[in-house]
Amino acid sequence: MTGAGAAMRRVLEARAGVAPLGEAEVDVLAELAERVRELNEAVVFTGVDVDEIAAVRDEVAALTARLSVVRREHPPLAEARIGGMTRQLASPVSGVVNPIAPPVHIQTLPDGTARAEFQIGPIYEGPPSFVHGGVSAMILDQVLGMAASANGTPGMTATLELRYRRPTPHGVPLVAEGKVTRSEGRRTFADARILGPDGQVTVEATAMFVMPMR
Ligand SMILES: CCCCCCCCCC(=O)SCCNC(=O)CCNC(=O)[C@H](O)C(C)(C)COP(=O)(O)OP(=O)(O)OC[C@H]1O[C@@H](n2cnc3c(N)ncnc32)[C@H](O)[C@@H]1OP(=O)(O)O
Repeated sequence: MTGAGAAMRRVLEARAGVAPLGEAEVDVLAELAERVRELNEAVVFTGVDVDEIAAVRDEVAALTARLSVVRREHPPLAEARIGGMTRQLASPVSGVVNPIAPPVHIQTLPDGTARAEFQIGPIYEGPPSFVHGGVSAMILDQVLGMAASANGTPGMTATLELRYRRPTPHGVPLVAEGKVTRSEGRRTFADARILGPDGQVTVEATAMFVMPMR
């Protein structure tokens, strides 16, 4: 036993008294996060000269200082609910207010499938023109976790097995989908996959989630 359940409960209790973000605040933070995603890509791809890079560096540092004048103790984790599921605003995969999230918007369908239509930008590249395998794993872990939650049997990822069948291209429409296959006590098993624009499977994943005991 790892005490993961107790540790998470302590954090959730600490966050319980924190006022949720209003929708207007979520919307403007999501727009800011989108501008920062554009900035991330501009940083990677810029061809401006050294003096201009240094000037932008200083402007970005000034903007960071402005935002940091008031700082929350915890990321906004679960402020709104969609279809009975917690909306993870700051998730590194699907969080609209997290600039490092692609973001991948995952929906759960009535049959329990977790599904996302998304694109991955070039800053997530691994092999030339293809998505980094760790990024695909991160997306599939989240899709699998959402499927486990939608099944009413959430848990922490205990195992995650990946089979990279074909390279996953970036900058094109992709689909990720996953579903629970069975649940035994505290353990839930689920399968997921990423499909390329031609409908062919690029990555398959199988995971086991365990609800922590304590
Ligand atoms: C709407 C919200 C959507 C959220 C989506 C989120 C997706 C992202 C999810 C994550 O990224 S979670 C972060 C990555 N995972 C971790 O950090 C987990 C770290 N590991 C742990 O905290 C613990 O090992 C774990 C909670 C998984 C299990 O600890 P426990 O002490 O609760 O379980 P225990 O050791 O009592 O084992 C329970 C059962 O599971 C089995 N088991 C546990 N871990 C296993 C493992 N790794 N492999 C195989 N079997 C395992 C274990 O044998 C046992 O089987 P039996 O009931 O048959 O005896």
